[in-house]
Amino acid sequence: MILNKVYTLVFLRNEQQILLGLKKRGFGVNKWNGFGGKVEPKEEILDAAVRELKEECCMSVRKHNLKNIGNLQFTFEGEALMMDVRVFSATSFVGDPEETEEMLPKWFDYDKIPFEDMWLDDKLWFPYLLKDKLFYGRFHYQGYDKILNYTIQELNSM
Ligand SMILES: Cc1cc(-c2ccco2)c2oc(N)nc2c1
Repeated sequence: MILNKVYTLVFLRNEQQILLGLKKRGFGVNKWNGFGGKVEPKEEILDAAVRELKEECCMSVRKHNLKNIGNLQFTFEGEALMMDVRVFSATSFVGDPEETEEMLPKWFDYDKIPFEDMWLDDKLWFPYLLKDKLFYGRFHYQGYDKILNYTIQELNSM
């Protein structure tokens, strides 16, 4: 029995850089990632994406400026959980990123993305994000540091 749980992941971008956050506690601690988290019951996914971004780095984005660019589904050997991560990017946003209890935000040049301090799957699908291609990926982890198998494909529409 697979327990499907929906998460959001937001990447803010400009021509030169992408905003990542270093997770300071909890799931994925000490890894750089986009901003996001759980979608609350009865919460719309886009509203959750906007909320989590604000909570985690004090940046504001309007729902209609969030583009759903990908879907990543994570399963874990021996566990019933499936993390259904909806990936968004935005190039229009307001504010300056601020450190919170959850995240330390930092702008990275596209050729200096710290993959060695990110989830192992990121280097597999970031090329799609960086080329503005839509993607769907499934990754089966053993623990948090080993990918047993995966599939990834470019999509023509989400
Ligand atoms: C297993 C896993 C989970 C997440 C995640 C949790 C909440 C939002 O994303 C990831 O994010 C990335 N980039 N790789 C990830 C792997």
